[in-house]
Amino acid sequence: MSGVIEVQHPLIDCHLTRLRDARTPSDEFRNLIRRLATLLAYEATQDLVVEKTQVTTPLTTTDGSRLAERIGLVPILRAGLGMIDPVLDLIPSAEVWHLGLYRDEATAEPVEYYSKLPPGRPVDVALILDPMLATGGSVTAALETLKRWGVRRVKMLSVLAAQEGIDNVSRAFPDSQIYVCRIDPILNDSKFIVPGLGDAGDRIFNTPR
Ligand SMILES: O=P(O)(O)OC[C@H]1O[C@H](OP(=O)(O)OP(=O)(O)O)[C@H](O)[C@@H]1O
Ligand SMILES: O=c1cc[nH]c(=O)[nH]1
Ligand SMILES: [Mg+2]
Repeated sequence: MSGVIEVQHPLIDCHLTRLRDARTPSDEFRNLIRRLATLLAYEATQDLVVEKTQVTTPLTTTDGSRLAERIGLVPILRAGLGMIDPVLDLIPSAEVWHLGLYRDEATAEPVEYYSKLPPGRPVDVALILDPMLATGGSVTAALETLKRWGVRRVKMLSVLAAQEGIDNVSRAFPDSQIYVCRIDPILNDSKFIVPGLGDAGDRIFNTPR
């Protein structure tokens, strides 16, 4: 499947409302990000490949399944760190490969400051984790890095996106799969999502500026 999937769920609507609220404190903000990441990951992992196995219960032996592919979680620092644990809870065998990117405040262009992907042996499926997709510059940089590593299937999991950023990523990577909780209509002059939720990294890590 390729394209943009805006995941529909009443719990997403409720959690997103609290997440947007400027009065929501950091500890609750982090919990909301976790819940939304779980709901996104449930949707984004529907097509993971499993193989048959046998399992012995206390009573008998029966058919079962186990993952048949290597899954990599690729959180974009900092804000993506808030999404790792809930997705790892769902996929305990996943590898975690961090990418350090920040947006230059003047240009809104992504600047890479950490990447340690090993040469060769790419994962089969990469899940990029970042709660915010604004201009799309950061995820485009991440997609380019993962393509150079040789990853064939990449899914982006983002809580909130701007339509402009979605359009930019879809143009640069027509085969991209983007799972979002909500697409907001506007980027302001500082390239922040409106209505949005502010700076996700600062709200997760309680670093007001
Ligand atoms: O789509 P874009 O226009 O590239 O914007 C989205 C990026 O901006 C934010 O990171 P930020 O630069 O604030 O870094 P931080 O997570 O360290 O706060 C966010 O977490 C994304 O990585
Ligand atoms: O609105 C925005 C845009 C980029 N990064 C954020 O954290 N928020
Ligand atoms: Mg930030």
